[in-house]
Amino acid sequence: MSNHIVWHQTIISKGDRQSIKGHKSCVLWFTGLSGSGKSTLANAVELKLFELKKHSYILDGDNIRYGLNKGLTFSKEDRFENIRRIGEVAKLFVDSGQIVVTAFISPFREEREKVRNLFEDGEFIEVFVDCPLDECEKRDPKGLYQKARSGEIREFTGIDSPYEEPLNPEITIQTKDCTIDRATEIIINYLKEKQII
Ligand SMILES: Nc1ncnc2c1ncn2[C@@H]1O[C@H](COP(=O)(O)OS(=O)(=O)O)[C@@H](OP(=O)(O)O)[C@H]1O
Ligand SMILES: Nc1ncnc2c1ncn2[C@@H]1O[C@H](COP(=O)(O)OP(=O)(O)O)[C@@H](O)[C@H]1O
Repeated sequence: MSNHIVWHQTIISKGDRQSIKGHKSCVLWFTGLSGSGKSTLANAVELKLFELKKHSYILDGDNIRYGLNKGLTFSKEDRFENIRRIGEVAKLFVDSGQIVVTAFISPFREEREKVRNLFEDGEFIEVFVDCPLDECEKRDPKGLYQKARSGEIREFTGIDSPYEEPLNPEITIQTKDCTIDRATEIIINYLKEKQII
């Protein structure tokens, strides 16, 4: 790390940016197994926020790995780096005054905590998309579990790579029992209760 880098304070602050948008900014950090419903719920929540005229943006695992994080594998080290970069990007979005919705497996507790620590109190909202492995495997929306079971994909989360459940998430949604509409309502209500929107 160079010693010759000095943080430049911008004239316009996060609070200024939030005030012209008419709401606060935060990150809704969805975490859960592949197929648990992260992308589905992230999109449903963003659609609702859009209808309410709130400024939001989705960062989704598959999409980010096409560009910014192209080349990162699913080894533990690369997953750490993946989440570290996303955390920094999410922080920029929050600084820009937006509600950022992220959909990454983010399987390691410690890495999620490091991301949480980048934010001010209340800005990082961990949403545990809780779904039993057998149900995710039954859904298998991309056919990846089948490939993992046959050995075509290695280090697949839940099969031969760990998933550490959140211990104290702000919100838990059990997608085996909770409809997409109800889950969206729970998350939007949380943002209202916390006076973010
Ligand atoms: N080995 C392995 N393990 C888990 N997932 C895999 C793997 N290989 C490819 N995929 C696809 O990549 C998506 C997960 O990427 P993430 O960036 O969210 O993963 S992580 O947070 O770095 O663990 C994940 O997307 P979701 O199904 O939306 O979770 C998969 O489509
Ligand atoms: N209550 C629910 N919430 C979210 N997804 C659900 C629910 N019930 C069934 N599903 C289905 O489960 C699958 C979840 O896939 P996806 O959203 O891509 O998960 P992830 O992003 O976690 O991999 C989708 O096909 C979705 O329609």
